[in-house]
Amino acid sequence: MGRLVNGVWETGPVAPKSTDGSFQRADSAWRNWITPDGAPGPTGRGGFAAESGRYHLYVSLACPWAHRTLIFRALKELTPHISVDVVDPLMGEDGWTFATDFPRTTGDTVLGTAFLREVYLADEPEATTKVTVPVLWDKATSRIVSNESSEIVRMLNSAFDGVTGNTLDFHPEALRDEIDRVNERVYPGLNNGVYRAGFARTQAAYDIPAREVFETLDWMEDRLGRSRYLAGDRLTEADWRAATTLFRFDLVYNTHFKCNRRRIIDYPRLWDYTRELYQTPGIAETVDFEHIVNHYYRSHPEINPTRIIPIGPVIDWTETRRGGTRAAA
Ligand SMILES: N[C@@H](CCC(=O)N[C@@H](CS)C(=O)NCC(=O)O)C(=O)O
Repeated sequence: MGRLVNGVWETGPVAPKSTDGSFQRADSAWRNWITPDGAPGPTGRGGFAAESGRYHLYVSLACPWAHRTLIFRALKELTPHISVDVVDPLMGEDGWTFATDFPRTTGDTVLGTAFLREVYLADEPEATTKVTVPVLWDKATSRIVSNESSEIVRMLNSAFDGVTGNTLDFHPEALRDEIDRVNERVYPGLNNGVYRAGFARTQAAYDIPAREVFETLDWMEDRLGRSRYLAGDRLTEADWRAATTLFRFDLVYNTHFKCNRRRIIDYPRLWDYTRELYQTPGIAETVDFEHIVNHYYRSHPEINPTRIIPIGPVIDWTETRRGGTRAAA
């Protein structure tokens, strides 16, 4: 827990302090885009052409934002083209580290650093920033391309199609407005809503997001009664952005973040849908419940001072979705 200030690591609480006790997420600072030919994207500078073997993702298997990027890497068959390093699930005084004693951790195989902050410093020695995952790293220029997951998934969705030949499109032109509308509801109400509830420091700061989390889940349950997926009859980015929070909900957010009005398994359609997302080929391999529970319950002493990992609910991820076969993107 901490941040870089002018290149120096300062420790502090995981949730930034605010005067009203509410949790406020910092904006991501690296916003360049990989494009097919290296032309600049919607933000940042150009020079990041899609090439096999050039880019690297630093992720935590616990983190729902980093998880999005792993999902798109799998769906878009980018595994042979974009390498990945996995940090240790415990985020303590040093922030994310490359300790390798936990299963599936890798160390930093590109730069050989011990702490993720050193990756940020390799790009910008005087950086003032939070040190977050995911980080999309360019091995050719030794620069960070992006640390904003919502933009990284858009790059992975299309920039490498010429490299992989995989043209599945999870952000199709015809559905963009609808996808954006769903994202605008699901991001604040669910993805970030659980954090706003969990990291609230006053009852009032908790009450509002906690209610919004369940209003959003109710809204999703209702929507899934009318269309198979959140933005219509095909799987889109909107579903995958929701998925990473849904996968973690009953194990962690329900208890650790006090989002306990209902569980996902209590919502018939949402639970059916969540299992379908989980069972989509390539996805289960990106979900690591050991990293998830170890990270959350052990990294937030303000919320769980004993660091005890609760026994957890029994969840059967294997039953197939009622109502038909899976639709391709
Ligand atoms: N906007 C970022 C948020 C990423 C983020 O907050 N990641 C968390 C892990 S789940 C993190 O690395 N936190 C480190 C910290 O708060 O110091 C994104 O979506 O990429």
